[in-house]
Amino acid sequence: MASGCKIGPSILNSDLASLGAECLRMLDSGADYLHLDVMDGHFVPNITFGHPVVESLRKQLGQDPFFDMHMMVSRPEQWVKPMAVAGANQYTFHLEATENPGALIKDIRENGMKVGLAIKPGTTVHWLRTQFPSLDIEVDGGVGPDTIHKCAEAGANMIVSGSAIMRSEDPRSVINLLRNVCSEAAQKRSLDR
Ligand SMILES: O=C(CO)[C@H](O)[C@H](O)COP(=O)(O)O
Repeated sequence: MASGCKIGPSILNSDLASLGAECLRMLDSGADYLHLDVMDGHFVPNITFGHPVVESLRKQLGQDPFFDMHMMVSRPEQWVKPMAVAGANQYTFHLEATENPGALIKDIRENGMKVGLAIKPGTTVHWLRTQFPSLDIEVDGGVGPDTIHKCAEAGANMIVSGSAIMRSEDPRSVINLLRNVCSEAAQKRSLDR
């Protein structure tokens, strides 16, 4: 994903009976990418969709939309190939879920996807930020007009937002607001440097 501030609606918060239409509604409202939460009932106590759903969405939406797969699963290694074949663009796995992140990163790249590293709130972010200052930083969970300033000021440039966008009567204006707050904070940081 190119640099800049990007907004990715979390489609788990959509009307799941109309998933394709909901994705189109988000893309038409200006979403930069789509965030898909994959849960296997082990890493987190919930089950959502897997690679067959991704494959169907890819067929319906075409090649353009960027799918960020948030893999909240206990053995992320096993879904790399199926997700790549299904049309995922980014494979975001949890550091807490693997013993060998290096091998997993290599595998994701070899399967043609971008790598995303996710951490739970209790895991320190310090090491990641100091080692890789140029990486995209994505925040997910509870982000909306009331909380975006904190995320933007902390340096996030990829914003996942579920209910705040999906449940709004005007998703386009929420997406624009989130993006503008992030862009302004990024601009301020670069001027302060
Ligand atoms: O990580 C998630 C669920 O575990 C989601 O991306 C979440 O659905 C985001 O929704 P909201 O913005 O309403 O918190």
